[in-house]
Amino acid sequence: MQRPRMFWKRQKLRNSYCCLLKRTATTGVESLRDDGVPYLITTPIFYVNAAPHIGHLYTVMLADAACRWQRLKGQQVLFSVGTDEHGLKIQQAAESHNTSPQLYCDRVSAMFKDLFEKGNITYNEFIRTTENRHFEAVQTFWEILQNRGYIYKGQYEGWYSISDEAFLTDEEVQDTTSHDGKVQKVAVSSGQPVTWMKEENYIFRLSAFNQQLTSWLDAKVIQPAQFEPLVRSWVENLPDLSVSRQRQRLSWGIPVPGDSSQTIYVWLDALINYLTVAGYPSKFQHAYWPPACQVIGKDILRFHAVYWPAFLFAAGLSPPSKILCHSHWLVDGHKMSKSRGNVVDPMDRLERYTADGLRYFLLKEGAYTSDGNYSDARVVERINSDLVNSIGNLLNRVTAPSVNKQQYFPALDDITDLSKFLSQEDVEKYHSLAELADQISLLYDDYAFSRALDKLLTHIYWANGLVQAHAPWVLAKSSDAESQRHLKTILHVAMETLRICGILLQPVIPVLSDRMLTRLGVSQTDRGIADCKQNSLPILLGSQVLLLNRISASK
Ligand SMILES: Nc1ncnc2c1ncn2[C@@H]1O[C@H](COP(=O)(O)OP(=O)(O)OP(=O)(O)O)[C@@H](O)[C@H]1O
Repeated sequence: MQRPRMFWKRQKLRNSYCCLLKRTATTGVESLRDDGVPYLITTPIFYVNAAPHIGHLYTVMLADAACRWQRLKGQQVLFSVGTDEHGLKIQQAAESHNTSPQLYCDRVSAMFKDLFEKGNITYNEFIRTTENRHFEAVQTFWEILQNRGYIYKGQYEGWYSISDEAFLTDEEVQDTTSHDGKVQKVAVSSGQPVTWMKEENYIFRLSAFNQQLTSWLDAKVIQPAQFEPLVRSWVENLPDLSVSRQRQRLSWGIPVPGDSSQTIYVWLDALINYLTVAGYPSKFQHAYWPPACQVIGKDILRFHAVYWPAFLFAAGLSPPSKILCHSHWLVDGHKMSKSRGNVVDPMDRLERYTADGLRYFLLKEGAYTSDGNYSDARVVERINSDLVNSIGNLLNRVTAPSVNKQQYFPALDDITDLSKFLSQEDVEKYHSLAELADQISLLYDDYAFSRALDKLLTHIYWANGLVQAHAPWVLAKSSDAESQRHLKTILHVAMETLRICGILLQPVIPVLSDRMLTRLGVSQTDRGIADCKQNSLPILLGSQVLLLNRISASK
């Protein structure tokens, strides 16, 4: 199989970073893994302060499509998801529900897990930060940071947003006036209230990592690149970071090893989940490190693109190869969020639209490079126009027993002369199918799912137009040899388009692609990227199938 060009580009990037690590090896950074070894792809672990919403499902579906794509290329992938369960917000949420934090976490974590099952997410690891294996990882990691001299005890003073679990500088807070005229300080980015915090706790020497973080950013690890300048602005001004709380204020968390009066900062605790899933520390599978891609929303960019790599540098571990940062789904102009409560229920939408239908919409119209408003009307429109009317309709037309009487997929060998029945333009379009896999590979490797889907749909529209123009249902009624050859030609060209697009659509609409390929008679073993070359053998069709019901807008 010819490897797509982007694959090589990626390896080049990893290699250049490898050299970079050797230069900074004074802190004992472990070397990067060899080429061709397994990938670790992660999503954030989600905070269990309330039930999941469409935003969470979007992150996970985006990462799932990336994992499915890598697996389709033959890459071994470890895909991790999970829930973040410590912190003051959880402590408070449990209190308000009159339950214990653990029972509260069990209940909400199960909601996320159910969602991922129903969403057909192919994760390998579902990590919970209340698990013993994670407790061990966090305590070991802390001890390493401390032994290497990156943690010291000191007086922390500054603004803190409990809702965001984040420390903020003076520039990152502002005054707002509430309805009753009270002036309150809030975080500029989230609008959440902040309080002035002053206490003795443990502090991480974040300021020591300016150089290493800058070099890491030079390797173009932040995608899309539009977010890189923001990260650089944070890196330019790096104060040390408080990484513990007094236990009397925050008891729901992992204690600092050797000091039971302090609890480890929830973000340090949470970020270490990515190591826990790779077996750290006792069963650490080094082959999976560093993560090939960490998918996040832009709200948590600072934690993943500044704190996280700095923690890893301090521990002598490699930082992630890529941070894939997407934008937000909005509702009436505001970020959909648990705290705000302006959420769209993903379970209900999976029920209405199916996992493939919803995933198709989210990746096609996705809030990837810019924020996007979620709209049910748009979901219905997209599914009906692209999946039902275009793909489903084309499949029905070329496999209908009244048109395709022998129920088979004619091969190119059966057809004497394409140009006898097709225009020059159509012949060229047909031959361009041979390059489609390479073109889609480049886009999928770059996580540009929306552009890839646009491209695939262009071929489907073209094939539908061809079928419409050549009316195979009329040709099927004639028994003369010329009409039959003409019919075969049209059926072959349309089915080839469906077959190749079906193979390439597997990462995005796995269930519908399977239905489509099965109906076309394509066996499970013939659905790899290498099979996107032209089909030269006739195939018997599978049994009849309805790809997807039309969705009613009134639902
Ligand atoms: N509106 C959104 N659009 C896209 N992704 C989102 C959205 N909201 C949350 N996410 C995903 O969830 C991650 C944040 O998880 P979190 O549990 O903090 O959700 P949240 O709804 O922002 O919660 P909270 O309101 O309590 O801060 C984001 O980084 C992103 O991956």
